[in-house]
Amino acid sequence: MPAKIIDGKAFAATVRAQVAEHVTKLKDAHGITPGLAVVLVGEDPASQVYVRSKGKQTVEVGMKSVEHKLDAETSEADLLKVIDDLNNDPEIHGILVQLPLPKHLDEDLVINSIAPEKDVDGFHISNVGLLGTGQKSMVPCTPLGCLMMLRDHHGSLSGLDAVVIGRSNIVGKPMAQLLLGDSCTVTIAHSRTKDLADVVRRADIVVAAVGRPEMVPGDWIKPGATVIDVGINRLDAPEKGDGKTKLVGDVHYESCAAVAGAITPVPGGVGPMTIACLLANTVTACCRANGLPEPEGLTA
Ligand SMILES: NC(=O)C1=CN([C@@H]2O[C@H](COP(=O)(O)OP(=O)(O)OC[C@H]3O[C@@H](n4cnc5c(N)ncnc54)[C@H](OP(=O)(O)O)[C@@H]3O)[C@@H](O)[C@H]2O)C=CC1
Ligand SMILES: Nc1nc(=O)c2c([nH]1)NC[C@@H]1CN(c3ccc(C(=O)N[C@@H](CCC(=O)O)C(=O)O)cc3)C=[N+]21
Repeated sequence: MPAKIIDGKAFAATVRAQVAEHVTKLKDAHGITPGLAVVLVGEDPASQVYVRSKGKQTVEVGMKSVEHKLDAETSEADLLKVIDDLNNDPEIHGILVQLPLPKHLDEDLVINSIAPEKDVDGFHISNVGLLGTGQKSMVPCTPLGCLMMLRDHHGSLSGLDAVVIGRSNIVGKPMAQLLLGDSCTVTIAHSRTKDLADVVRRADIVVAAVGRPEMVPGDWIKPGATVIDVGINRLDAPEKGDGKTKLVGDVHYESCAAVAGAITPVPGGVGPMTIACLLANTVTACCRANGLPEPEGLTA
């Protein structure tokens, strides 16, 4: 039987609808509008597209959207000043600094200068520590979106074997923490893993977050397993015309879909869920800042 396609685009729309409903409540009952600030340093065209679509969706769910575009040569001190102002701005409940930053800026220092309760990316060391110890935190958007789709598909994840390929701080590690939190038996694989194929073949759940186009072939997938493809790789697509490109994930979609029980496509899988979870985290942060009940089902 061919795999069920997990429609991240449709799922993200339902998450955004829940967010919009909660925003309306906050406005009507309390006169509060959640605000999200996105800080972009430099002119990376891919990042600009992503920032634009975040801004548009933020406004669509009724929230305030602020964008700070700083030039690529911005000094660390100037960037920290922008973040400090946002930390102290009562109308801003969520702050996202688009990564990667230009080389002359210390990413850890910059991220850790964001007020943890406004850190809607969940990258601040306080949030990382809270997640690791199972306490209430801001949960990184991409892993949170993956978790929502997995829970929706499986119901309970308890006891399932999960393999996360990739150990980055922004995807692989927090993904593994969330799966562990849902009582999966978790393996984290990376570039030094011996016999990755064998490791992946044991998994009921495979999350690929590698950054290598179509690296995971179908014959690594246990029949019926769930495959979550985090990868976003833009490749040249001369077959579509001169200078055209296409997006592919980190798994080889056709061969994996032939054996998997369920699979997320690229585009239209994890990506849209990431943005929806960013909006969800912003509403959650706003509720926490105001001592109000949080929306249900939008956090881990
Ligand atoms: N859909 C979305 O919303 C998002 C998508 N992404 C995409 O997800 C992918 C991963 O992103 P990110 O985590 O930031 O990437 P990083 O480059 O930070 O991490 C990649 C990880 O993959 C591991 N790796 C590299 N090569 C291999 C290999 N041959 N075999 C096994 N493991 C390998 C690396 O191992 P080691 O640590 O040993 O070097 C590393 O842990 C990218 O395609 C990115 O574009 C990222 C964020 C959000
Ligand atoms: N501080 C920070 N937080 C992030 O969460 C963050 C970041 N920096 N830097 C870059 C990565 C990447 N990322 C994506 C989110 C959505 C899509 C997305 O919506 N993708 C669409 C396709 C979009 C297209 O066509 O280009 C899809 O997969 O369907 C992609 C990539 C978040 N990131």
